Parts: sequence; structure tokens; C-alpha cells
Amino acid sequence: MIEIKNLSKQFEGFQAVENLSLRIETGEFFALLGPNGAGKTTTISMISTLLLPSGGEIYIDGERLTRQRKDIKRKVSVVTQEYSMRQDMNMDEIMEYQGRLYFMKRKDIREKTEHLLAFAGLTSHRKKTIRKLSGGMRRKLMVCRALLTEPEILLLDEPTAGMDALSRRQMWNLLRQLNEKGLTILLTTHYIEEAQALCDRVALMDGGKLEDLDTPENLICKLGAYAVDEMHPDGVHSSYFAERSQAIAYLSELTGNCTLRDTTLEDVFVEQAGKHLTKGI
Ligand SMILES: Nc1ncnc2c1ncn2[C@@H]1O[C@H](COP(=O)(O)OP(=O)(O)OP(=O)(O)O)[C@@H](O)[C@H]1O
Repeated sequence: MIEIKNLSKQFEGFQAVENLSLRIETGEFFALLGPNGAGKTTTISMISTLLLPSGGEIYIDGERLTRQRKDIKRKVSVVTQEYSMRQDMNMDEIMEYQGRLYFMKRKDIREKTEHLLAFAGLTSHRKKTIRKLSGGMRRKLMVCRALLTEPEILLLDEPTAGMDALSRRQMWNLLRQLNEKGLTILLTTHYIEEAQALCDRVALMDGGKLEDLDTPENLICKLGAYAVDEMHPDGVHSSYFAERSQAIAYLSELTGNCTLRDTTLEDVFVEQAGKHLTKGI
């Protein structure tokens, strides 16, 4: 369980995260969503202790997280946005290097590497050096590396950024299976359908602050489960309704090109962060 209390981060006077409080339950699959610069990466970096908070606290299973508490830090692994791996190493070497950093026994490293690479479908590529791997393979390897120390919590900063649709689905399946085995997962993503497909709950951030936090279904219901899109020369204008009958009544009054559809989490995101994203352009 991760508990964040009044967490803040300032960079030279700039408030990147402001008074953030939230709680992620053990075994939950949780997403931080928000426009560019919302403070998602900064939040993940503080939970992984890469960054120190300017204020507030983080608790893991009820214990205060600090850089000195190696026992608590070990419960948390992070997959960052950058490929932080030596280009000239192959997969086995990357895993061995990571295991040695954590003083794991060689036999343990070998056994777990075997299992993790097979689980991620990477075994046949294990002797390729990092520079010869595709972006999707590298990200999967980063997940394997993060899992080597058997964390209870996995933090992923945009785990499928730049992946093609097939690789993204493979990563989703991998993460789903890990979560089903009990791993608590916190991810940031710009692919809203990713959060809708995977996550139990979603936190919407903007300008360093928490704007809303709920299940995707509840966030959609709050906006209105039915959407009517009207095509205008400047783009699409969407209106939201709780009841299908209301949406149909509204639609019947319209004369232009318009459609009725189910509201998605992306609609919730666009409405929240409307000033940052413009639909239809
Ligand atoms: N080291 C730093 N020094 C100064 N400002 C920073 C630093 N790191 C982040 N920021 C600023 O803090 C704000 C939040 O950044 P952060 O990377 O957490 O946002 P984000 O929600 O992850 O954005 P994105 O979706 O673009 O990855 C941004 O305005 C960013 O410019």
C-alpha cells in the first residue's frame, strides 16, 4: 500500500507537485493521468526516491519512505521513461548486473532471469545487445529488470510510449498478469485507453494538483455515460448525458452532422485538461 500525504515538489521556486494526497491499495492497478507537465513523472520519481520531496510524506505499507530505508525501498521498483541500460550488454548481462547491484546470489539471478525472460517472451533475444533490440523489447526488458528483486510495487513511467499497437497489447497482457499475481502497479500514460483498459482507479492531475480520483467507470458516469458529437468547422463539440434517452432527445433537435456514442475516459481527460488539448484539430 502506498500512502501519499501532502506531497510537494518545488524546482527553483516552481511548484511541480502541490499538496498531493492519495492512497493506492495493495494489489491495485492505478494510473496517474494528466497533460504534459502535470507532475506525474515528478510524483513517480519521489515514490522511487530518485527525487526528494520538498514537503509531505510517502508511506509504504504504513512505514515512512526515506532514501535511508533500504528495506522499504526494496519493495518498490521503477521503470523510467529513459532507456537506462548499457548499449553493449545483452539481456543476460543486464539482468546479472542488476542482480549483483542488489547482492543477489548468482544462482538466484540465473533462475529468475530464466523465468522473467520467458514470461516476457524475450528468451530467444537474450543474447542480443541492447542496441540491437527494438524499443518494445527494451521496455519489456526494463520491466524484467525491475522485477528481478521481486518488488511488491512496480512504478512505470509511460511504459508503452512509442510502441506499436501489437507491442502495446503485449505489454498490457504482461502487466495484467503481474497484477493478477498480486503486484501493485502505478503507471503514468498518455494513452488514455491504456488506463481505461488496465486500471482499477485513475488519478487526474493538472498543474501539480490532484483534480479527481476514481474508477474509470465512475469518472465516465460523473461526466455522463452518453456523448453526442457535433461536427463544426472548428472541430468536434461533445455534449454529455447521464441517460441515453436524454442524449437521443438532444440529438433529435440537431440538424448538422452528429453522432451518439458511449463516453470514454479520454472524454473525461479532455474535459479536465481541455485548455491543453483541442479535439478535432
Ligand atoms: N529537474 C527539473 N527542474 C525544473 N523543473 C522541472 C524539473 N523536472 C520537472 N520540472 C517541471 O515540473 C513540471 C512537472 O514535470 P513532470 O515531468 O512531472 O510532468 P509530467 O506530468 O510527467 O509531464 P509529461 O506528461 O510531459 O511527461 C513541468 O513543468 C516540468 O518542466
